[in-house]
Amino acid sequence: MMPLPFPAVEEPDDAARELGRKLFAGETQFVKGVVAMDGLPPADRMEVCFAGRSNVGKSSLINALTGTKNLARASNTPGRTQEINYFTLGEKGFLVDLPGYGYANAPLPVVEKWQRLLKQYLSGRQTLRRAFVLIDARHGVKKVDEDIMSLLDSAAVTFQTVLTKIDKVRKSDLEKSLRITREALAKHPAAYPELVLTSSEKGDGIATLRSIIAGID
Ligand SMILES: Nc1nc2c(ncn2[C@@H]2O[C@H](COP(=O)(O)OP(=O)(O)OP(=O)(O)O)[C@@H](O)[C@H]2O)c(=O)[nH]1
Ligand SMILES: [Mg+2]
Repeated sequence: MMPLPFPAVEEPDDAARELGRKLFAGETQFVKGVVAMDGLPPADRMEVCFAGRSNVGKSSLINALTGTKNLARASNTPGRTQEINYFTLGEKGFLVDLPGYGYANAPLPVVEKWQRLLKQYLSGRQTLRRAFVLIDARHGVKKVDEDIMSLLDSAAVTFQTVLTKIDKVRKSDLEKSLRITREALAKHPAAYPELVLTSSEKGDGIATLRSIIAGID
């Protein structure tokens, strides 16, 4: 049989897990909220970012990774994060929480402004080593996700897909989302060939994601 395209990433071995644990055990601090490209912090270290539709769980994932409750502000209202929020990742780099795309509960001109910034950031940040594109495990990849993926293809930014909220999905629905997602990813050359399945609520996939980030130079 052909190997499954875009399999779920394997569990890290003990050494890789320990590297991830150590990296995220260091203090993480909020650096700044950025509203325009000229406000980005100096590009003097690597960074990874978290992109995805509004409400998919970007900010919650950053909190789960860093073992904090409110470092990144999460909420049930789509459009909660409206700036590009920078957090330190120990001495290594930055974690970047992005505003969502798609529907947002905010005035249209405001949404358009932050969407422009989001696109400029994703295609123009020299030190961005990997974009994690978050996909709700209940739905799989949608058209707006594909648009962002195409932008990342054009910018040659490697992106890795992270399914979120797996605690909320039935097994049959998860299978369906995975199928939709894998079919979509096959069209995108910048897609990293492994997926990560997560629940910020229950902790699934969090140690794995930490070790993945620790392994990015
Ligand atoms: N059950 C469950 N709920 C989650 C999970 N991750 C996030 N949520 C919930 O989903 C909602 C949105 O989470 P956020 O982290 O604010 O989402 P976001 O992608 O940052 O949203 P925006 O900033 O608006 O783009 C919140 O009510 C979270 O509690 C998860 O793994 N499981
Ligand atoms: Mg957010």
